[in-house]
Amino acid sequence: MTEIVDVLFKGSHMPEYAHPGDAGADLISTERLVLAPGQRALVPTGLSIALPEGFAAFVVPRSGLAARHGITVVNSPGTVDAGYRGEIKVTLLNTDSSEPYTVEPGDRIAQLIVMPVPRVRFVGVDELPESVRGAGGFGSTGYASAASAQTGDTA
Ligand SMILES: O=c1ccn([C@H]2C[C@H](O)[C@@H](COP(=O)(O)OP(=O)(O)OP(=O)(O)O)O2)c(=O)[nH]1
Ligand SMILES: [Mg+2]
Repeated sequence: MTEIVDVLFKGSHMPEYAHPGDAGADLISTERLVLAPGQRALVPTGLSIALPEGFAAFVVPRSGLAARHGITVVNSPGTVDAGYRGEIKVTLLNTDSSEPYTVEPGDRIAQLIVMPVPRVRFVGVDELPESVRGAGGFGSTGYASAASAQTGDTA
């Protein structure tokens, strides 16, 4: 699918895709702040958007910050509703147990993924249709290899 969707934005910094084909456009911080180990903060991005109806945007962590510094987004994926016109903010969390992390104005702190979201109608029923998975979840297939999952061996 190559259709381009226009997303109107307000703010001094346009969210940018680092490469063609990237899913996430980087969000920047407009503030300087220091996150102590284990501390979280609601970080302003200076960005407001108007998504078309039928779309949502999701605020997700950057893998480099996560892997190198333990910086993540508390409510990942943060959900930006199509009707939201306020400033997009990022709930950054420093998961590192010893190192503080400093965010400078202009730093790319998270990324925004715009996705189509279908409008659904919830239809109440007495019985749901059967499926192969059924009610199995929460590790019902085991944690190790697929082969050991079949034997029920989760060691
Ligand atoms: O990471 C996020 C998540 C949300 N929002 C904004 C856009 C979204 O449309 C609005 C509300 O988000 P959500 O529905 O997740 O929060 P809530 O706690 O349910 O608040 P509300 O009662 O306003 O819906 O806050 C952000 O800026 N960043
Ligand atoms: Mg809500």
